[in-house]
Amino acid sequence: MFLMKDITRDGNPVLRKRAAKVEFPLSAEDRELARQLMEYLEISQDEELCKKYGLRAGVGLAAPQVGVSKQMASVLVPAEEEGGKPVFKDVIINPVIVSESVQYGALTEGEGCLSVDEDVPGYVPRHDRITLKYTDVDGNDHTVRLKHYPAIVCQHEIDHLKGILFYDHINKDAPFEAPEGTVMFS
Ligand SMILES: O=CN(O)C[C@@H](CC1CCCC1)C(=O)N1NCCC[C@H]1C(=O)Nc1ccccn1
Ligand code: NI
Repeated sequence: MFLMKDITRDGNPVLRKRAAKVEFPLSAEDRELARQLMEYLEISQDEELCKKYGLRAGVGLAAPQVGVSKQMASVLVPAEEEGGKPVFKDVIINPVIVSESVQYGALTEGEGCLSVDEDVPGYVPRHDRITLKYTDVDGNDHTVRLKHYPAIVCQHEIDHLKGILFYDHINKDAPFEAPEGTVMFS
């Protein structure tokens, strides 16, 4: 399983590369990578296990963050209510955003990243709604429409596959200004 020591930190060039497309059918190695990327999120979102392994809880983890420059990321957006079905859970492979709202969305508390140890304050404007196409580990194609938080999470992960980090989007001159009409939410 992945531990914090396995997570690449800002400054590692792998975080600034464009990741390579993943070939199907998945190699055993890529299947194991997908499993471990999701396993990290599941363990990190279990309070006891998170503490036991000294993890930072996460809702997404992209392959470049474990040093693998491949277009693969796990996303696990937990249910709003305890014990409910996750809002979105899958390993997205070769993801493409095929359409996006003109309207922006941003988290009121800004964003962080498991690969960025220091806080970087400021709004991270993203598209509030997206249509995402991706392939899952079994080779099935999916087209999903996401909005608000799950859309933010997937855009954060897809950025990692393009060598983009969240703070690249923060307005240096006015970090807490967001474009007109941005939907703010936490
Ligand atoms: O690329 C992927 N990453 O860098 C992990 C990031 C991804 C999210 C950041 C903003 C949108 C996607 C992540 O999850 N975090 N960022 C750093 C510390 C907090 C943590 C987080 O938001 N945790 C969380 C939230 C709700 C429920 C459970 N855990
Ligand atoms: Ni990140």
